[in-house]
Amino acid sequence: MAIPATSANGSETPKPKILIPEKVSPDGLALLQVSFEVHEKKGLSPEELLEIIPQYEALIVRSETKVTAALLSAAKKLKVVARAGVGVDNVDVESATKHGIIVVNSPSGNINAAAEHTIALMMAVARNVGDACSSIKAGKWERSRLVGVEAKGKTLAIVGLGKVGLTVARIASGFGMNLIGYDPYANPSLTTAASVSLRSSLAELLKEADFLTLHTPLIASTKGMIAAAELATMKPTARILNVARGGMIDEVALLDALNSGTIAGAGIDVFTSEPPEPDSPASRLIAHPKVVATPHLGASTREAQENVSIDVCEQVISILSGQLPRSAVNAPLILPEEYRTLQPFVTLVEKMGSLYTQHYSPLINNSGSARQSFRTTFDLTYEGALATLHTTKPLFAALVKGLLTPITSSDGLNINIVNAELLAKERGILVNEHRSRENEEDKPYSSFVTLRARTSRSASHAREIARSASPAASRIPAAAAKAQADQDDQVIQGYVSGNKPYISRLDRFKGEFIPSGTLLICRNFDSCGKIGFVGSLLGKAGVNIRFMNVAPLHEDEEHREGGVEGKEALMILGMDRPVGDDVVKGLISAEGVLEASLVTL
Ligand SMILES: NC(=O)c1ccc[n+]([C@@H]2O[C@H](COP(=O)([O-])OP(=O)(O)OC[C@H]3O[C@@H](n4cnc5c(N)ncnc54)[C@H](O)[C@@H]3O)[C@@H](O)[C@H]2O)c1
Ligand SMILES: O=C(O)[C@H](O)COP(=O)(O)O
Repeated sequence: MAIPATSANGSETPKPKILIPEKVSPDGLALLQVSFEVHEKKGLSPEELLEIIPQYEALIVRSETKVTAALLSAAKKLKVVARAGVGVDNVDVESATKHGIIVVNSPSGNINAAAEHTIALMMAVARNVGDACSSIKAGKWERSRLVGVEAKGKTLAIVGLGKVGLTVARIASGFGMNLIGYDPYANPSLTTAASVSLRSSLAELLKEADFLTLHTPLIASTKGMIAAAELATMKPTARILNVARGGMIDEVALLDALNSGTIAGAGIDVFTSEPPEPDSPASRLIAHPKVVATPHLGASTREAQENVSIDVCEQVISILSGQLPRSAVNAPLILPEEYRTLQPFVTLVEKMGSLYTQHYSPLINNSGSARQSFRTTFDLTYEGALATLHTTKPLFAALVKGLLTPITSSDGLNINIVNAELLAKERGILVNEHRSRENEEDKPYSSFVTLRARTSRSASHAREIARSASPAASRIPAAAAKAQADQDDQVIQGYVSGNKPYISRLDRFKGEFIPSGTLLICRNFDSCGKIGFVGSLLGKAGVNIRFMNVAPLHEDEEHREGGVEGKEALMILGMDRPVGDDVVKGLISAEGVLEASLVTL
C-alpha cells in the first residue's frame, strides 16, 4: 500500500523518513523511494546516529550498526528496525519491544551464501589455499610444504542443523563426506533427509570430526562452546570452520591449539569483536598461517544482498502502511487471511477499550462525584468465526491500546502488537481472553466481541457504596453485597457489519451505534421529556446534534428492574464538538439525567 503524499486538504505531507547507515543493496531501496524519503548515510559515529535518529520512522541495518537501548529510546518516531540479514545480535530486541518498535529480519535470504562460504573455507583450509596464495605472491614455489587433504571420505561434524547447517550438509554430501550432527532441537526428518546422522552430545560429535563447522546462533548455550577442553578431545588432524558468529569459539584456546599442533587448521569468517582490535586474539588468529580468514563475508554475495534487501524493504513498507510484516522477530506470526478477518475487529476492540476508559472512569453521577475506577480485570470473549482463529493477539493489543491511549500523553506510548502484553503487565491490567461458539444462531451477526470489566471492588466496598446511598444498607448481608459487586461488572458488546464497527450493548442497555466522533452518553429514567431536556441544554451550549439513539434495557436485565416507572434507558448523542464539564454537570438533575459522560472515539 502506498503512503499518500498529500493530506485530505490537498497540501503536501512530508514523506516518512528511512535511515540506512550501512551498505544495503539498491534492489530493495528502489521499492522504498516511491513513498518514502530514503537517507543512505554510511560511516556515522554512534553519537551522530543518536543525534539524527529522532527524525526517522524506519532504520535498516546489517551487522555493523549497534542498535542500542539508548538509540531506541531517542528514536521517538521509529516504528521498525529492519535487519538486512539473519542475526539480530546487534539489535537490543528487548528494548525495541518495550518501545513498541517492530524488529524484522530476512531469515532465509542469505542461507545459501553462508553455506557456500562455509564450503569455500573448508576447501581453502583443506588445500592450504590461503597460505599457498601468500607464498606464491611472495615469489616462492613451495609444493611439498603445502600438501593438503581431500574432503571425500572425511567426517564433517555440524553443530546446529538449522537453515545454514542443513544446506552445508546437502552440499557436502555431494563431496562424498560422512555427515554427523549435533543439535538438541533438530528436526529428525529433515536431518535424515540431508543424510546427517545425529549424535546425542557435543562431546560425542567432536571426537569423530575431521572438519567441524558451527551453525548455531550466539546465545548463552553456544557462547564459548568450543574452548580448550573441547579442542583437547578432537583429532590433531581436525580443522574447524566458523561462519556463524564470533564468541562461540574461544579465540585464545584456538590459537594455542593451532600453535601446539593439536588442531590442524581453521577457516574463520566471524570474530568476537568486528573489526578485531589490533593485537587482539582475533587479530593473531587472522595472521596465523594455518588460518584462512575472511571479514564476515558469509552473506556477501550479490544474490544474497539482493534477496535480503528486497525482503526487509517490503516488510518496512508493510509496517509503515499499518500492516504486519512476514518475519518480525518480536511480534507473533499472523497468517494473511487471518489478518484480513481480524482487521475490522481490531478497530472495534480498540474503540471498545477507549469507550470503557472514557465512559466509566470520569462518569459524573447525580451525587456530583466522579466514579472511582478499581477495574483491572477484563474478560474479552470472542464469539462465532472469531473464536476459530489461531491467534487473537492483535485484538488483545487493540484492547490495551484502547484502554490506555485516552490516559497517555499523545507523544508518549506507541502501543501495538509488539509491546501490548508488556505494557498491560506494567499497568496491572489483566485481560482474560475467551472463545465461545455459544448463541451463534441467535445473533444476527456471526462474530460478536464482549468486553466485561470485573471490578476488584470487594463486597465490603459494595456495602460502603450502598451505605452512602442509604444508612439502612450498612446492614446489607455479605451475599447481597457480593451480588451488588457482581452487578457492577461493566459490559460492552460490539460487532462488525460491512467492515464498520458497531456497539450493540453498553452496560445494561442494548442499542446500536457507531463508536465514532464525540458522543454524549446519558443514563436516565425511561420517561417523557428527557430527550427534550438534554436537547435544549445542548442547543443553548451551541452544540449541533448529529444523531441520537435511545438504548433500552437489555432483555437480560429487564427482570431486575421494577415497573415501567422505575425503568432506565441510555441516550447516546453524536455531537459536532465536545462540550465543557459544566454543560455535562448541568444535565444531571431530577428532571434530567442520572449520569452522563462525554467520549471521543
Ligand atoms: N557469516 C555470515 O555472514 C552469516 C550469514 C548467515 C547466517 N549466519 C549465522 O549463521 C547461524 C545459523 O543461521 P541459521 O539461519 O541456520 O539459523 P537457524 O535458526 O535456522 O538454525 C540454528 C540452529 O541452531 C540450533 N541450536 C541452537 N542452540 C544450539 C545448541 N546449544 N547446540 C546445538 N545446536 C543449537 C537450533 O536448534 C537451530 O536448528 C546464525 O548465527 C546466523 O547469524 C552468518
Ligand atoms: O546474520 C547475518 O545475516 C550475517 O551475519 C550477515 O551479516 P551482514 O549483513 O553484516 O553481512
